[in-house]
Amino acid sequence: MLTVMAKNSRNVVTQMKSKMGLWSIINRNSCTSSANHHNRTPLMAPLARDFKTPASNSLYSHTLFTPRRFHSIKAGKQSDSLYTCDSNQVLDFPGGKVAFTPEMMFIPESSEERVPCFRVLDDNGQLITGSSFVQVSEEVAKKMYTDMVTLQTMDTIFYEAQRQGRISFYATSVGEEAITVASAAALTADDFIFPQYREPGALLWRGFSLQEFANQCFGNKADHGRGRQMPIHYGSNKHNYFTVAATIATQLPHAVGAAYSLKMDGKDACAVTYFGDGGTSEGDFHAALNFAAVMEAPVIFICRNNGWAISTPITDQFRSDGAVVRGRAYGVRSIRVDGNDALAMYSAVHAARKMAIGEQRPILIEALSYRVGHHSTSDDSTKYRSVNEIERWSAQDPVTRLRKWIEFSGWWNDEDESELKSNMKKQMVNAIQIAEKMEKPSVADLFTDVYDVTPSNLREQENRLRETMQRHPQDYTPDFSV
Ligand SMILES: Cc1ncc(C[n+]2csc(CCOP(=O)(O)OP(=O)(O)O)c2C)c(N)n1
Repeated sequence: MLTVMAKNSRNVVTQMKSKMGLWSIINRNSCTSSANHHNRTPLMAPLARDFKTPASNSLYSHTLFTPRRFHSIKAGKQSDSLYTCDSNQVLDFPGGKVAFTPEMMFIPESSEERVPCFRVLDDNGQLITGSSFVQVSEEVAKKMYTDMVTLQTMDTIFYEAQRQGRISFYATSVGEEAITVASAAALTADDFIFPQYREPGALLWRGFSLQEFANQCFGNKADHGRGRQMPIHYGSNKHNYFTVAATIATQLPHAVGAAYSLKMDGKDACAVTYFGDGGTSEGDFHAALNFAAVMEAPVIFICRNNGWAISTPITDQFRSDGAVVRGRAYGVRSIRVDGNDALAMYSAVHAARKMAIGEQRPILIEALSYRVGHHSTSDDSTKYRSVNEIERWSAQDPVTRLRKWIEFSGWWNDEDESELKSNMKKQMVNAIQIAEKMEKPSVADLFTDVYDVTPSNLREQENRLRETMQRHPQDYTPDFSV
C-alpha cells in the first residue's frame, strides 16, 4: 500500500511540476535539507563593527548544540541521517531543499536525551575543569555578589513590610538572584530590558536605588509611576527598563518590536526580555519567537524556568523538554543554562548578546532554577509542593555558590561579608522609613499622563471617585487627599 502511495505522490509532484513550473526537482547527492534563511541578504546593511564570532573569540568558545535525537532513533542508510532518503531527489522548496524519503516517518515528540545544561561553577563554587566561560573582572564579580546580597536583603525587608500591612503586595526573587543580576551584568546600559516581575535584580544592577525601589513599593509621590502600579511593577526610562506589566508574556512581542527598531536604526544594542516557564504557554511567547526569527531581530529571550507557575508545576506546563527546544522549532538559536550559576549565566548572555547584535538574530536562553519563595505574598506554596522540595533547592543557593568562588579567587572574606550585610540592612530600613513618610500622589495623578487632553469619560470617573472619597472617608488613608 505504501508503495502505491509513494508512486501516486511522485505522480502528483511530477504533474504539479509540469503544470505549474514552480517547483523544481533536482539531482543532489545528499539527503540533508538545508534552510537558507541566514544566508540571504540581511534586511539592512551589516553594522560596521569588528565583530568576532564567539567561536573565534579567544575568551571563550562555544558549540552549536545539535540534538542527537535524530541519530539515535534510527540509523540512516546514508551518513548519520535518521531518514532513508532518495539521494537523487530533493524538492527545492522555499526556505531550502527538502529531501524525499520513501519511508513514512513521524518526527518523535521528545528526544531520548534531554538538552544538557551549561554550567561553569560546581555546587561548591569551584570552576569546572574545561568549562568555556567569559572571565569576569574582580570588580564585576564583586558587584554581582553585592547586588545579589542586596536583592536578598530587599526581599526579606519588603516581604516583612507587606506582612506588617505597610505595603499591599510583594514577590521575592529568592533562588533566582543569579539569573537576573548576572545576565544584566553581561549587557550594556543601552540594551533595552523588558521584564516580567521577578527581575528587580537586573534593575538593581543598572543602578536603580534602594530609595527608588521603596518609593515604588509604597506608591508615594516620588514613585516614577506615581502609585498607579502594584508594588514590584517597576519601570525606569533612565535605565532602559520597561515598566512591568502584570499580564504574563505581553512584554515578549514588545521586546521583539523594540529589537527590530534597534536593528532599523543600526544601533549597537539589543533587547532582552525575561519571562517564566508559565509565560511560555501564552500565545505571545510563540508569536514573539516566530516574529523575532523571521524579522531577524536582535533580541535575547531569557526564560526563567523555576519549576512553578504559581501552583502549576512544569510537568503540567509542557510536555517538551522545557522551553529550550522550542527555539529550534521557530528557527531561534538556543541554550540551556544553570540559572543558579552566576558565571554560566554571565557567559551565556555575553555570548548571546554578541550573536544577537553581530549576526542580527534572536537567541533563546532557558535558565534552570527554582522559585524558592512563595509565588507572592498572596500565596502559600506549601499547599501544593513539599517542604522537602523547597529545602533541597534552597541548599543550591546561587548566592552562596558565587560567594565561594569569589572567596576562592581571593576577592572576598568574612569581614567584607558582615560589613556588606549590616550596611545593606541599614540602607534598606532607612529607604523604607523615608518612602513610608512621603506624601502619596494626588488623586488627579490617576488621570494624567496618557492623554494630552483628558477625555470626558475619564473626567467623569475622576468626579465619581472624589464624590466616593468624600462619602466614605473612613475607607481612604488620611494622606490620600481629595
Ligand atoms: C495573561 C495572564 N494570565 C494569567 C495571569 C495570572 N498569573 C500571574 S503570575 C502567573 C504565573 C506565572 O508564572 P511564570 O511565568 O512561570 O513566572 P514565575 O512567577 O514563576 O516567575 C499567573 C498565571 C496573568 N497575570 N496574566
